[in-house]
Amino acid sequence: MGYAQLVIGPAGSGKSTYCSSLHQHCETVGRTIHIVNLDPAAENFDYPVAMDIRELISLDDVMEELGLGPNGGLIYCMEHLEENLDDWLSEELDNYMDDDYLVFDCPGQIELFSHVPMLKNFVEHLKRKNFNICVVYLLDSQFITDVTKFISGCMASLSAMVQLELPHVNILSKMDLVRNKRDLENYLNPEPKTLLAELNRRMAPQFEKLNKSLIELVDQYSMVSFLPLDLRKESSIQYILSQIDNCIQYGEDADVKIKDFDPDDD
Ligand SMILES: Nc1nc2c(ncn2[C@@H]2O[C@H](COP(=O)(O)OP(=O)(O)OP(=O)(O)O)[C@@H](O)[C@H]2O)c(=O)[nH]1
Ligand SMILES: [Mg+2]
Repeated sequence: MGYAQLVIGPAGSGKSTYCSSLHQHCETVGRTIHIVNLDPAAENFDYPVAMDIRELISLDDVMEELGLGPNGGLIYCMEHLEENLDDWLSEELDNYMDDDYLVFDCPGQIELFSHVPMLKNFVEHLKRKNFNICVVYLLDSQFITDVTKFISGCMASLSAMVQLELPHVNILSKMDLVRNKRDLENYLNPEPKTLLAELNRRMAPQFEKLNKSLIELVDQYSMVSFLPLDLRKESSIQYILSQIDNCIQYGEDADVKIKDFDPDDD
């Protein structure tokens, strides 16, 4: 059994920075995790790259040879990955053993989890390889300065949840940039009524019915709940990691193993 985090979220929401901070944190506490780069356009890394999609396909080559733009090129790369799940990915995964913990740093194009089936097939492959997977969805804290942005961020997260059908943790990243701490509580665990009132206040009256349906939808999936991530605080990273570990039952097997050796047994 392996463990995996699939780190997704809108462009620039802090996914790669989160991965590198997580790596640092784990090093500090003497725990091993492996970060995998799934972004064919990424160039600089603050973490040791354990596996790299760029070894399979290069975005530059795709754009040049197929005359695609950066986003079309990315979709092409991800489809190529999908076609190579059984060879390239399987071979790479063979380097890891039971109990290994992988963190997948994904590209920021939300198409990848909103309507392209690629990530879904990727996840199915990992499941067949016996991985327990948690989706970690990052939303930039700057989204809470504007309720319309916040709702659209929630909808993107919701669409990933519905598509991927995995344990799912929402994170509000870049907490160091939040000035108005008073607003914060309203967004980490918001009251649907408060969100709706805010949304109605921001938008023209003809949208009231739509706003109500949107908030009801988000509320029914109990989606709007975010964990704050403040990279300046070790305790913040530690807390988030413990929540994710919980979702994928990491560490629980270890407890069982210890119990197996209970001296009272014989
Ligand atoms: N202040 C602050 N800035 C951050 C934080 N995390 C990331 N950033 C900045 O936000 C920008 C984007 O960060 P990345 O980690 O590259 O974001 P990403 O989600 O990996 O971006 P893409 O892979 O391009 O979608 C960079 O300039 C980071 O330095 C944070 O916790 N606080
Ligand atoms: Mg990135």
